[in-house]
Amino acid sequence: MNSALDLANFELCTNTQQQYATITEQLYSQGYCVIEQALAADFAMALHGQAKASTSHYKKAEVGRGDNKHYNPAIRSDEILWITGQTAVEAKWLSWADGLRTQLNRRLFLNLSNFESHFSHYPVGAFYRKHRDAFQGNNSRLVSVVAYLNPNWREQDAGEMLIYDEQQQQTINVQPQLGTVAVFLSNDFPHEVLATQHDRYSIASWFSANDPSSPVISRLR
Ligand SMILES: O=C(O)CCC(=O)C(=O)O
Ligand SMILES: [Fe+2]
Repeated sequence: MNSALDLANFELCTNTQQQYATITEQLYSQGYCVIEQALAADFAMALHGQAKASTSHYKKAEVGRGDNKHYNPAIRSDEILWITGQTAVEAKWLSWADGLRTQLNRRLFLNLSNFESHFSHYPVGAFYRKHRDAFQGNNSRLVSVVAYLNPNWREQDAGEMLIYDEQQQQTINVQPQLGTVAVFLSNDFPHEVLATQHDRYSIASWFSANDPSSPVISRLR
C-alpha cells in the first residue's frame, strides 16, 4: 500500500454511513461509542505505517494551554505529531472525520466546524493520567475521537484507555487494537491511558465549534 493510487482505491470501512449513524446514535443516547474494526484493516495499517515511519518527527506532548503550556511527564509521557493531510493516507483520515462531522451536525443539530488531529506514540512505560479533553473555561472541544493503530495488540501489552462514565458509575475499557475507534463528549468523560508495555500508536482528535452561539453539548439525552 505505497502509492497514492492504491490509497484512493480502498474503502474507508465496510459501511461508512452505517457506522456514522451508530456513532451518532450512541453519542446521543449514552455520550460515547466504541467500535472495533471501525477502520478497514488496510486503511488502519496504512495509518499505522505512517505513524511509525514518522517517529523522528514527533514532539514531546505538553499539558495546559497558552502561556501555561508545559511538558509534564508526571501527567503525560506520550509524543505527538499533528496531522496536516499532506499525505494520501492522512487526507483519507481527515475525509473520514469530515463525513462524521457532517452526520453529527445534521442528525444532532450541532455546529461542529473544526477538526484537529494528531498521531500519538506511547513508548514502553508511557501513560496519560486521567483528564478531560475540553479545556476549562473553554468549551471549544466538543467531541473527542480516538483511533487505534496497533496490529495484534495483546492483553499483556496493557496501555488501555479507560473512559469514566461517572453518571453510570462505570468504566469503559478500550484496548488500543488496530482499527478500533472511540468517540465521546469531550467535556463529560474523563479518561486516561494506562502505562503501556509495548510501543503504542493512536490518533487523538477533536471536533470543535468556532461559533460561540453554537449549542454546548453536555449529555444529549
Ligand atoms: O491514545 C489514547 O488512548 C487517548 C489519548 C488522549 O486521551 C489524548 O491525547 O487526549
Ligand atoms: Fe484525552
